[in-house]
Amino acid sequence: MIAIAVLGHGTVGSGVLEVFNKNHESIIQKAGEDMEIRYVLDRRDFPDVPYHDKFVKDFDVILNDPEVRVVVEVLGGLNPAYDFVRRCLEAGKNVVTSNKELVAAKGAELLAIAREKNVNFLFEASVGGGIPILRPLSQCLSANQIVEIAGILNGTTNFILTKMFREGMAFADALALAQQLGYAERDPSADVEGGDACRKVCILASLAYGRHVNPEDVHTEGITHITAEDVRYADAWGGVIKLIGRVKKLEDGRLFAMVSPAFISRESQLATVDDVFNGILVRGDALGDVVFYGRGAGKLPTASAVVADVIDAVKHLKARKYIFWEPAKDGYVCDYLEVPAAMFVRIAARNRAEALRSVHGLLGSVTEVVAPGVENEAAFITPTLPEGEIARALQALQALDYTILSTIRVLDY
Ligand SMILES: NC(=O)C1=CN([C@@H]2O[C@H](COP(=O)(O)OP(=O)(O)OC[C@H]3O[C@@H](n4cnc5c(N)ncnc54)[C@H](OP(=O)(O)O)[C@@H]3O)[C@@H](O)[C@H]2O)C=CC1
Ligand SMILES: N[C@@H](CC=O)C(=O)O
Repeated sequence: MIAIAVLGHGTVGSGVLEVFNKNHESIIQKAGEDMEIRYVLDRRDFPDVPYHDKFVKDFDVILNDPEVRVVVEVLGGLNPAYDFVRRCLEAGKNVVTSNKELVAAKGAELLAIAREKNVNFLFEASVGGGIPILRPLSQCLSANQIVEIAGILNGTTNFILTKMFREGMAFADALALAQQLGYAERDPSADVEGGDACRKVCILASLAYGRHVNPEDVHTEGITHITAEDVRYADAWGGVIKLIGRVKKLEDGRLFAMVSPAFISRESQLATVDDVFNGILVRGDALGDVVFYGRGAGKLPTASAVVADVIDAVKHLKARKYIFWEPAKDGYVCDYLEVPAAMFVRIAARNRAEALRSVHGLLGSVTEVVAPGVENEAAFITPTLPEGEIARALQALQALDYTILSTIRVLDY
């Protein structure tokens, strides 16, 4: 009998218990071993659940039980999750986690401990919720050089954008609904300011290219400044606005990585990814493009990925699954200002023709975008130029007394 402990009984933890109990027969059949969830650690009591007798408050009870071979960490946050996970791995226990903050910050170190102790450290649910993405990336696509990864990686912001711009819901109401549905992080600014998608980009980049990428090195913008006018312009241009996380290997071996809102053409495979769904495009040199699509957050979808990792860990108790990446290195992620981009720009302007003449003088030939009913401003898409050049031209425009109302990247996926 393999004993399992679950740290955290919130949205994901309670989902893990639900899926494990509901599908117990088929789960043990697939794992090839009998398994039980012996402990659930949480600071609260849950007297009404049928497994109320499994709750403990003292982590050492779990750490000191030699029959606990797999520990599921679904507490969230860095502390005490990092301390608990490190001590479990050092004690020779396998660990499964959905905690992207932990993996993005400490992945290289925890994978090194797992390798040294010959145990599994698995984190499929940390990217894309219930979507299988990390296992396909490290196994099914392993014959490819990964050219690029780009996608909608945060369910909460995609849900908010969909509710706001399809149903006219206010930002705060859409966020409150996402929180109620269990999609948002404990601190939802991580969702709306792009930090959660950034952590996922870091995990994808680390796994795809074999070296740890720190969130601090990835330029990150969220969705809080996106307005209804921006969406009207996107619509007039022929597209939608999505929060896109991306990473690409450059010819000189460095990486380019970024999280930002972007105009995406209606023809793009990512344009129709709505609500809590995520869509992740992986471009391999042999395969070409493959897109992974599904529910990116929520109790049962996330639990589905966590429990699958538990099964995988139990199947690989003797021969651990080989996942590893090198520690981070200074200068590995390039400055985003070096990289070419096309930018949608709105400026306040009473005289549109005059404003566009100034813009042409600074940026060359731009494409004007007109949104029906939006007045006293000019909007255009810049040519594809290094972002630093665009930024300097926009500064020069401000020096001519034009106010920049918004800048949104235009991407072609
Ligand atoms: N929700 C989702 O859709 C997804 C979440 N994730 C990740 O999974 C992890 C868990 O998320 P989620 O389930 O939503 O979070 P919740 O906040 O719903 O659950 C966390 C649970 O752990 C408890 N807890 C936290 N710290 C401690 C502690 N030190 N000691 C004892 N109990 C503790 C919390 O108690 P209390 O509430 O009293 O603080 C809560 O019951 C996070 O890393 C999240 O980013 C990943 C993919 C999807
Ligand atoms: N808050 C996250 C949860 C899943 O990772 C999201 O909304 O995507």
